Amino acid sequence: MKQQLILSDVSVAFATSKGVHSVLEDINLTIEQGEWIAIIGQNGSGKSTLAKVLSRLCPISRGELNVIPARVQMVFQNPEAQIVGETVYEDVCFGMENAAVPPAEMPERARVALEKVGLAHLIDQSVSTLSGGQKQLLGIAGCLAMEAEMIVFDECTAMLDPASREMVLSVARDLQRQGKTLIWITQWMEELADADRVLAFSEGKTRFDGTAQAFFYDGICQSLGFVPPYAVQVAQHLLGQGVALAGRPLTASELSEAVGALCQ
Ligand SMILES: Nc1ncnc2c1ncn2[C@@H]1O[C@H](COP(=O)(O)OP(=O)(O)OP(=O)(O)O)[C@@H](O)[C@H]1O
Repeated sequence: MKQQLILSDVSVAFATSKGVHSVLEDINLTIEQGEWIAIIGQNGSGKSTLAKVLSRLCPISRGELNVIPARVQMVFQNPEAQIVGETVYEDVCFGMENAAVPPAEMPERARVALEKVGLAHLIDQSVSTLSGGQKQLLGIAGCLAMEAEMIVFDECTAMLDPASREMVLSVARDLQRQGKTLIWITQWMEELADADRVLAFSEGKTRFDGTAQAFFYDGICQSLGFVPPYAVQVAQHLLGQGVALAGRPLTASELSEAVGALCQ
């Protein structure tokens, strides 16, 4: 069956000492199987709350959330915060143990999940020996062992160096090729290039829902206070100078192709 996640007029509010604090307001969103959706917003705009709503870790105050069927898992920002096992194997089995997966199934599910993220060779290693990027991959393996169809990544590259970020992104690209649905919350504008669709939030409301190209080249990015990636800035500068660049490049390699095409 095709997976789908539908939010209809979803609002989330928290009771605080100063009264009711509205965090998400009337969010309408349909996510189809296999989509890679990037979610961006300034600090406090409600991204993590939305991530938790999608993963059903946060109750909604109003509206409706339908997940058909319902295998959503989440990877968090801080690699340390989601590691619970002492060894890679123990950690990848943690979710399965909580979900009462038959013990006989666990070794194979753990092995396959670790293989998909490139950590199978470290299966018996202590988690304390893993890098931050490897810990995030282990978090992803835990989601795969739970047979997640949809994975919500809540700024999972925020604490990683560029090489580790690329390692995690590359695994995410593989997962999308295998049909997984990815919800990718990020503050890194460069990471929007991988997404099929960008959702921008501010003050708990959806301000934009469309392609990364439209986000960067139709003036949305700057109007919401974000700075486009360097490749987009250069392309915009060239377009402003009247250079007839083909397409709307998002990455350095797309920009170099577009410039190369001018010289042919
Ligand atoms: N349990 C809660 N009780 C009260 N207020 C909350 C609760 N959880 C979140 N908030 C508030 O909701 C707002 C949005 O928080 P959220 O963590 O979703 O934002 P965010 O966009 O993910 O921010 P950041 O980028 O800093 O992680 C913030 O003002 C936060 O203080």
